[in-house]
Amino acid sequence: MKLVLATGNKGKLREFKQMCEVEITPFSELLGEFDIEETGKTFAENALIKARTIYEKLGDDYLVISDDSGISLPILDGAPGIYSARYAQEDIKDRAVTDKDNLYKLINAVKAKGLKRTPAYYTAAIAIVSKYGEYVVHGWMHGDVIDEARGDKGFGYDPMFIPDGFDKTLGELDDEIKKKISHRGQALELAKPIIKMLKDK
Ligand SMILES: O=c1[nH]c(=O)c2ncn([C@@H]3O[C@H](COP(=O)(O)OP(=O)(O)OP(=O)(O)O)[C@@H](O)[C@H]3O)c2[nH]1
Ligand SMILES: [Mg+2]
Repeated sequence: MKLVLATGNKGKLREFKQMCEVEITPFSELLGEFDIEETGKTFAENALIKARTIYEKLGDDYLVISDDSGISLPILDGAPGIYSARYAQEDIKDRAVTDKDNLYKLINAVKAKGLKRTPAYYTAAIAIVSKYGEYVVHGWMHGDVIDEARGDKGFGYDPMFIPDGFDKTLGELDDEIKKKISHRGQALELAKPIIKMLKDK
């Protein structure tokens, strides 16, 4: 069974390719690019929606995995959470929101609370859908966010996120470090044995 990743996010694709030992194809190579509406109320629901949509189009010969993820700040009652990719969209009417729009909106939200640094965590839900059934696993990464962007590695909110145990942002730290500690890396460690079991069936 061919392994397909149901994401349109280039940063996620790069990280999955770095972390997976088996070949992984983005869905756009097989089906072209299109948006999948994320109507779920949780990371798990949205991950399943994305993986099921692609699996239903490709059929039984494929094993489809997806990632729904985001950053949450306790000081903002868990926002932006599942809305991380769409956080600044309500302020921008005439074009699609970018990672930078979202990053600076969150920096401004931290500043508006009068804070320079505050706890935050990333969540990733990875869904696996195949003819043998559906699975969802989760991973988390805890740390702090700061009131400025530092470094240009990673993607999204990484330039403002300092993982626990480090004194630099994920924008400044090596990809190798993010791979070991990230929400996506943790979830993928749980997903890998399931993927292997399904591929060998
Ligand atoms: O700095 C970051 N480092 C990360 O490691 C990370 N993981 C998630 N995020 C943020 O959360 C949204 C996910 O939303 P999301 O799961 O719907 O993905 P997406 O819409 O970008 O792509 P798709 O997979 O849905 O096609 C992303 O856009 C990012 O803003 C991250 N930001
Ligand atoms: Mg999305």
